[in-house]
Amino acid sequence: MTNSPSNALDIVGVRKSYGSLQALKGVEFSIPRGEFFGLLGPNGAGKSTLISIIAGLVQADVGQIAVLGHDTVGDFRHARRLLGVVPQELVFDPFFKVRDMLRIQAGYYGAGREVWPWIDEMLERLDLTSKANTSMRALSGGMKRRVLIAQALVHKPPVVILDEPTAGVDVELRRTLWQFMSDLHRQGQTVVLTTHYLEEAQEMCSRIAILDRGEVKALESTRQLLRRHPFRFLRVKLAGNAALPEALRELVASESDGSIELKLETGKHPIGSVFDALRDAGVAIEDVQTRDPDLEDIFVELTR
Ligand SMILES: Nc1ncnc2c1ncn2[C@@H]1O[C@H](COP(=O)(O)OP(=O)(O)OP(=O)(O)O)[C@@H](O)[C@H]1O
Repeated sequence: MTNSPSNALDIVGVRKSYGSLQALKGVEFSIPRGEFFGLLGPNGAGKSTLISIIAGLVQADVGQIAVLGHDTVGDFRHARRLLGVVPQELVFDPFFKVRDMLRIQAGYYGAGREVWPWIDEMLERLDLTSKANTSMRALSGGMKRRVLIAQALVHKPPVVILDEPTAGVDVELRRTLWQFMSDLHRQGQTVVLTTHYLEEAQEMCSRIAILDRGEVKALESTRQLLRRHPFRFLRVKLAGNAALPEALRELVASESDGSIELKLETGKHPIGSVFDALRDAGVAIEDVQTRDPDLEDIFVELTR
């Protein structure tokens, strides 16, 4: 395996089965240093399994992973120190107070008082300063999630992996977390994000891997991914709720609130041909809108 220290992560031929279920079927990709990377996929795609293997919590059956050139098995301690992983599940000791717990966690990485100002800075940025002396069990779910983020970052790791950090959090907290993640990225950290909010991935990530049933289905820049499928959408509202002419029915992508969205393949279905078909059928148009495909459209196309 060629480990490149210029890559934050090198994942080579990783396979993992649970009994007869192949959770990862030979996953392979690299993430250059400094990237904001999105790891997307439907439920059960294998994202958390891959993250657990990167973090050294689960062993791969086959394959290798390196963090900044350090093998996660052969050089586990070094690789682990370079990584901050925010898990999906909220696991913590309920009796510790927030700030104490973060200081103890830093100790596990061999860090001492020198990171205390950083801990206080994170508490401030994650809006937790007023909870610094509260015990974990007395926090709400959203607050616990924020502490978990701080906990993964106490040792200032250059590579940060966040497994669905915004799942089930309210809009305001989601914004705080977006800002926090962008700041980390701006400061040079490599950020790997898994999320089911595709607008979030589209907004934040410069490159994306789409995993589906243990295989990488796409791996490219967000911009390329969005341009990948040459189609557009045309939403039409027909006067008097008229029926769509037969010839256009195969183009229907969705229907809601009395309007119909058609999916038009570039070159094959020019917008003008839709208007012609409607006019020929004597159907008048009340309203019309077009839109480019977003990440959700591409995702559905790739993983359906
Ligand atoms: N410890 C385990 N034992 C048995 N099967 C497992 C175990 N962990 C994961 N799996 C299975 O492996 C597959 C991949 O699961 P994984 O949690 O990695 O997916 P995911 O992409 O993270 O999904 P989600 O988006 O729902 O979190 C699933 O079919 C899951 O049921």
